[in-house]
Amino acid sequence: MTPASAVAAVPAGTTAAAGETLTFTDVRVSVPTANGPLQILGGVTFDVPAGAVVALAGESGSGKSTAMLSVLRLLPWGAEVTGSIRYGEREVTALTARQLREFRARHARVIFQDPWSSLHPMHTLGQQLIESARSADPALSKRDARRLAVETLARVGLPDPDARMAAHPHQLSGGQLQRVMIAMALVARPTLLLCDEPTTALDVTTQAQILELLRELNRDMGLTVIIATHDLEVIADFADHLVVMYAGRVAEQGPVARMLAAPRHPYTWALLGAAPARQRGTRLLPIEGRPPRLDELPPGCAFAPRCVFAEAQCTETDPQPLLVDPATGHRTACVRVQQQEGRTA
Ligand SMILES: Nc1ncnc2c1ncn2[C@@H]1O[C@H](COP(=O)(O)OP(=O)(O)OP(=O)(O)O)[C@@H](O)[C@H]1O
Repeated sequence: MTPASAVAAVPAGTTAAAGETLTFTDVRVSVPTANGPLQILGGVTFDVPAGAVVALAGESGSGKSTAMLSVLRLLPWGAEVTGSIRYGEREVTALTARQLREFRARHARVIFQDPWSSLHPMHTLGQQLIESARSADPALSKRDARRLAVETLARVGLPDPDARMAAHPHQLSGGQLQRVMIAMALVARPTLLLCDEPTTALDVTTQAQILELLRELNRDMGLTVIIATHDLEVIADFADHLVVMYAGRVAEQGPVARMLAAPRHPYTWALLGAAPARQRGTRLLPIEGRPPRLDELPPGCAFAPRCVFAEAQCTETDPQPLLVDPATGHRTACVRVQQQEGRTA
């Protein structure tokens, strides 16, 4: 498969992006365990077009965080990565320690689910924002970094930003802290923002506000956003592209509108369920059975044991992603779809 052809047009309304395309090609991640290396990502290929919002969805343990955090090489101790992760001209897997530090500080920033664990409780927000800005641009004076921090707090919608610079994290609500986390990322003027379930810890109203903010930043600044999520609303209303993961692989990927209207993979059907009738705040549907243990993957398609359509050949062949719609880059890894299409590549 040619990853470049998976790039679909960035929808109208998205301003020219300052960033670059992020391309995963056959990315595999293994971690050491007492029983030897365990593959937790099994050959992941997808593109994140510059300026797009891409949602990674799947049940717990499907590899969303691993795929996303592999961009920053924030992986479990001893993890081995093969394949390629390119951000524009940069091969992320080959960066030296110094280049990686610079990449993390200036270009690609991450926001986690729990803002409390990402902020230092004893330091003021101002101290932490200034430090974040200067880690990205050491030439920035303290005074300029402070101005940038205040402007950025205002941009993310924190009331009274000047006074908030002296506040400590415990003085803010969860939603306000998540805004601060976004500001911590933005003061570095990154082009890529990685969000690991950024709204899961928040109430529904605050979730919507944070998503709206992220979408605005995406539109106004051309910020490329990858978001790992269990939330159907995030996928339907927020993302441009959807990558559905199962057992450390990509089951299906394509533009959100097409994926919601015409999913081809039975796992996507099951996950999205009655997508047109979805309600605000709904999460992806639970599916009968459980994902397989990664050290006991079944032969053939990993989803076959839970798939209501599985046939004998599904347990014999490990399906590779097939381009089912060249116009949109929609790809599906399913033996039955290969049969319906009359081709495997
Ligand atoms: N150090 C490790 N040793 C063994 N297994 C690991 C290790 N790190 C991650 N895993 C396994 O890798 C799989 C993928 O985990 P990952 O966190 O990427 O999934 P996820 O889709 O983001 O899940 P969640 O939605 O729960 O965050 C999980 O089954 C996890 O148990």
